[in-house]
Amino acid sequence: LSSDMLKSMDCMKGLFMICHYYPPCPQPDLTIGTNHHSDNSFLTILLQDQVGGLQILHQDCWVDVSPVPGALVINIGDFMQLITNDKFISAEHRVLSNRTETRISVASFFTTNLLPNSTVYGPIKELLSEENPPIYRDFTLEEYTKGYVKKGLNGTSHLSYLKL
Ligand SMILES: O=C(O)CCC(=O)C(=O)O
Ligand SMILES: [Fe+2]
Repeated sequence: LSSDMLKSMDCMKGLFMICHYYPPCPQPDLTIGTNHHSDNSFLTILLQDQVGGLQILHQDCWVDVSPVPGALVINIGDFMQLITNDKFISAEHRVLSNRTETRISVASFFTTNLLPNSTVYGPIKELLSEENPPIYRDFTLEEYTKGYVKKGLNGTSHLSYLKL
């Protein structure tokens, strides 16, 4: 691929941030901080405080992403998975509630044009071959964004709707 391929596709053109405030919960086992999901961004950069609670799904097990002072967490998002035809897989994650401590995190989502429009995306053609046929069909940004919002954070991937 040419070195400016992702830039020319506007993959990092849009940025939005979500600041999370998780109050303590006396019965953390009865609830969840953020439900199981993968981000619909291209790439997410996450700053978390020292409380912990972020977990990533690895080989069907939830694994703690323990806070490292000064470190940022980089998550691959669904959009990267789609355009690379599963060469890079988006990270499934969730956040547990904490019994006694307040947790704060800041997630920066790098994405395409923020306004859902009619631009068509799909697996990058140069990555496809007979051995590596497309897994996903082409889609518009509007379709992509609407599909994600409609599904909600319920642990299922909206990528399955775009599978061929
Ligand atoms: O609070 C966190 O550490 C993660 C939040 C998150 O997954 C998200 O905003 O997509
Ligand atoms: Fe997330």
